Amino acid sequence: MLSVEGLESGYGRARVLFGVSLEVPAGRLVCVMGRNGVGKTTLLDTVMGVLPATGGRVTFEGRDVTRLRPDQRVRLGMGYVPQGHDTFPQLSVMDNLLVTLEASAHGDRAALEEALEVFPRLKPLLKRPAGFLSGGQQQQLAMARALVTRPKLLILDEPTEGIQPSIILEIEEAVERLHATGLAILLVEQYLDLALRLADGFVILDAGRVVRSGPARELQDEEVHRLLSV
Ligand SMILES: Nc1ncnc2c1ncn2[C@@H]1O[C@H](COP(=O)(O)OP(=O)(O)OP(=O)(O)O)[C@@H](O)[C@H]1O
Repeated sequence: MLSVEGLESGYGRARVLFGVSLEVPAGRLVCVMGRNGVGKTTLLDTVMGVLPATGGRVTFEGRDVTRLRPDQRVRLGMGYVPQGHDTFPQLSVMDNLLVTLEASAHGDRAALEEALEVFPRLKPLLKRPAGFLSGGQQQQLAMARALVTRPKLLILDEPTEGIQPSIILEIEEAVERLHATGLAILLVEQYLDLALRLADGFVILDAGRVVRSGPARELQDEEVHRLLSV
């Protein structure tokens, strides 16, 4: 479904990604792991076109999307939830969802209800400005916004980072349920135990390169622990 080949990008003259390749097959959850600063967020931003690729290719459902804008990729079915809960703080929860619906390719209001079914905790909060939500609720809203576009692939950057434990579990369960419905997911996750519970496959980055990839069961290997330990 998503194919990344030899991807290169960075910030100005600073190169961060050096030829990253990975595949997310339809319906699979692939976890991108690696220590702080190895390029995980840069990879997701480049896959979505938030950052331009300076080399390599991103293919989604057989179509080369490397030069498309992020909104064009969203319309093709790539949903992105960047790090740090991307919401409009002054807008109500409902308006946050409506803005996304208006920008979506389908415009079907039923998608709002579907997204709220995944995150029922948001239902009593629809009138509240997003800026007044807790970190965990904002993360749920950010994910609900991505779901409103009815993505075929969901790209999540550390959805549990800095979030209180009770909500981490809800977010984990939501990811699990979405995966069970057949949604393909590309997930950046620091915690090995969470990756072990959720992933079908994994990719480990180090200094902007893929240093190991494989099926989730190999996450138990000693080498994987070594690559992830600080
Ligand atoms: N906006 C930016 N301008 C310049 N350099 C940046 C920018 N964002 C990130 N970098 C640098 O790019 C490298 C990769 O950062 P990136 O955020 O992709 O790593 P990461 O693996 O996602 O780390 P973390 O887990 O800490 O989020 C780091 O050296 C970082 O300092």
